[in-house]
Amino acid sequence: MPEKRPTLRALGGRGVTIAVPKGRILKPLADLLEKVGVRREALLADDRTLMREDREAGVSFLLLKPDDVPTYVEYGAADLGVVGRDVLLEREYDLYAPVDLGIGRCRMMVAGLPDRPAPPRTLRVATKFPNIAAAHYARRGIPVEIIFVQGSVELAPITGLADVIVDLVESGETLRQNGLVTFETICDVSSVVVANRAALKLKRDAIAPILAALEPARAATTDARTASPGTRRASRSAG
Ligand SMILES: Nc1ncnc2c1ncn2[C@@H]1O[C@H](COP(=O)(O)OP(=O)(O)OP(=O)(O)O)[C@@H](O)[C@H]1O
Ligand SMILES: O=P(O)(O)OC[C@H]1O[C@H](OP(=O)(O)OP(=O)(O)O)[C@H](O)[C@@H]1O
Repeated sequence: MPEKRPTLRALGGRGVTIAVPKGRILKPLADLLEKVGVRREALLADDRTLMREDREAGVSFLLLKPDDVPTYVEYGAADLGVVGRDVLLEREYDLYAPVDLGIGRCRMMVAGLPDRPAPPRTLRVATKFPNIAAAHYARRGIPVEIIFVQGSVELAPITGLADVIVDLVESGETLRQNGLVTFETICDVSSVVVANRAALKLKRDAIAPILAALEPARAATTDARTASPGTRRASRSAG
């Protein structure tokens, strides 16, 4: 007999707007939300609509650039959001972050060319995360020049733009294929649910059951990952 899962509507999740990132997190998020009764197609529709909904579940989704998710939630344009910890660490937001979803797992790391001697000047660090990188080197008491880049960060040490990079590493494959190695881990990253503080109070009856439903779904996802040999291999090669 097929497993019967409670829908968010049955749990009380009505009229809740959730800001979600439209990149690599969307599919794992759809897998996770399916466990709490949200139709996958509601999130993964093959079209260019940016606002989608699952009427039965009583939730609508705003598809956003990852960096914009906390902004929509902080200002109340969305009640909840899903965002990587990297985004929350890079800028300050007034948000409540009650649930770690355990998806989008990767690490913020320092990487560069192997066996490169220390430069005879201030260390240059290229990154999409200038605040995280600056805070890391400030904690270590190392003066650095931060060079902001938007992507393809791995090119910076190869071309001489910078000595090292601070970037996200998941499998380590991008580093490996570009001849770079990791030097240190700054922090672990995963995607969390963030909530608008006012909505949490005013829409408590609708939001609390969603957060409660996501907790066990998250735990199931984490267990599945732990059981996967592929996942273990991937994380070892990142070091
Ligand atoms: N290689 C990765 N493996 C796992 N998670 C990652 C990886 N890179 C990024 N993430 C996580 O996924 C989130 C979204 O990343 P994604 O690559 O979809 O967007 P982006 O490249 O940051 O933004 P943009 O849409 O502007 O390209 C990041 O904020 C981070 O938490
Ligand atoms: O360890 P891996 O599994 O190889 O993943 C790491 C890569 O993923 C991210 O880049 P993304 O794919 O988002 O491209 P970007 O250069 O546009 O940021 C990150 O910036 C690394 O380049």
